[in-house]
Amino acid sequence: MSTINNKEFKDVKDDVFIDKLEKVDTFSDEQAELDNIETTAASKAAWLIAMTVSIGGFLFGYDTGYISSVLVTIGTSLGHELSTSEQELVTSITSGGALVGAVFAGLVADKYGRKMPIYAACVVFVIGTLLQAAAFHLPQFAIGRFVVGLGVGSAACICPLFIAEISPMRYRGRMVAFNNMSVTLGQLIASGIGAGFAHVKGDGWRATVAIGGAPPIILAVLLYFCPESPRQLVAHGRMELAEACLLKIYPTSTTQMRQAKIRSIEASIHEQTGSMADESLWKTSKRIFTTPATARAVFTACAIMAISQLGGFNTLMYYSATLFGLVGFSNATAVAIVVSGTNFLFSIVNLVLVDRFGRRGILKVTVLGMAICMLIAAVSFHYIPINAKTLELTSNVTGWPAIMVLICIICYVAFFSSGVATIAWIGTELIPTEVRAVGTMLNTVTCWSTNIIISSTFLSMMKGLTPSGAFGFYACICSLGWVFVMFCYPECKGMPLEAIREVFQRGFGVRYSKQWQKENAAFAKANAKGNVNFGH
Ligand SMILES: O[C@H]1[C@H](O)[C@@H](O)[C@H](O)[C@@H](O)[C@@H]1O
Repeated sequence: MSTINNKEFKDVKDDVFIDKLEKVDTFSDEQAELDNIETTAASKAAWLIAMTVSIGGFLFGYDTGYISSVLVTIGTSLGHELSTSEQELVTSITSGGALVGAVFAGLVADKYGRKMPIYAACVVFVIGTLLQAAAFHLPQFAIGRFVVGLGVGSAACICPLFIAEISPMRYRGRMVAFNNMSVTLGQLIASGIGAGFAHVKGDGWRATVAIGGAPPIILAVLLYFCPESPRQLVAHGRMELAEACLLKIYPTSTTQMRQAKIRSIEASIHEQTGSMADESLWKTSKRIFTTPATARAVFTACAIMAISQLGGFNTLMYYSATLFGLVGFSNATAVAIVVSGTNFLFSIVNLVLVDRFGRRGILKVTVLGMAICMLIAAVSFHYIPINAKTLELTSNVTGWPAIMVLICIICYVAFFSSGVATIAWIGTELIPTEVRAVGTMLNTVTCWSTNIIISSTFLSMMKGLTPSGAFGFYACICSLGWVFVMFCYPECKGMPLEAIREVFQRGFGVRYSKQWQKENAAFAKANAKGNVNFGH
């Protein structure tokens, strides 16, 4: 494979940026040299590490996925029938725990490395699972849900970040997408197992919960054999280990290439900070908000995350059975599995396409698709005879509008899952190394806080604004999201992590990234063709 074609951008006509561009040309040429390693074959080990870490993603999906079915089957196991507000409590307390878990993970990941918060997540997953499965009272069950949430947040924050850091750049999108596919697989399996136990009265739900205790043990054992992120090792001055790790990921690379990569990582860290490992949280946070380019990068990642959550997907995930019951489908739980099934299938579509068509290219089509689907669903709801105050059908004749709502929801989920669902997590690649852990923490905090807003307001919005109003609202959010993508989201497929910082040095870098992609088209094409290579 050829090396990066780094032709200078002399033909760029924009006078305003010409000065800065010249500086970047120099950087890019050096960068190309330093990143020669990326042109060598990547190893099976890189995929094995990504797959191991993705068990964390699976747990995120499983533990957020089984609650809806457990709520239906739990009956009086906790001493009494759960009231609506108690049900809301045990559902949303996990998102609250996830918020706390993400903050903890983001805070310790620079000092203690990426593996430590994953180990911590494994421990809390097991404790939380045991607390829930053995609960005979509401408080113990709720605490178990919260504790499991700590693990969900930690895994949601660190797994994509760790994977992005160990992946060769040509596979980065796909590897992070693999993690998100594991989330959706966890949700699908949870709803499948939950539906299986739906007719088992009594304590069947305990089995659904307890099954979630096995994967964290497997993850902890396998993680022991994975190296720490090379970027983290360099930041802590452990160069020999960093080189050994790079050799594992790029087995055909030369010593020179590995040394160059280490220099590139080092330069990227030291360009901004003295030593990332010793920097205080306050300094890191200040750096994010006072360095305009870094602030833009973190803002872009968080904005896409907010769009992914505020666009309304999880209302379908958590309330689809209620919703399908409302529009008149008799077997609503079975129809609801269609949502998690579609979500899983299209997360695979994203995995296949994300490094080929790029993040921006995919977002442009799919976020628009989401907006259109929500709009048509909003109009269709208008023709369904629903009493908005009680959220009940006023007549049994629903006909085509109900079918239309179902079709729109399936298409919406397909657009969501093949686009923004995964790309929101790939957003970690936009954040520069020296603030990546804290930046990714902010991204994950954005995820869970917007998640709580959406999941706790859905039913009241349906009542207050009518179903048409609620879905119209999501259509507006998706439309705004699309405008944001068009003007602010740069294309970073195939760029070395250390080079992405250059993008945000010129506004949101949309034009610059387009130019970069054009100039490096041959290289990018070779990358896209570099299909999963298990041969080394
Ligand atoms: O299905 C999940 C969804 O429940 C999460 O909120 C989202 O962050 C994930 O990307 C998606 O795969």
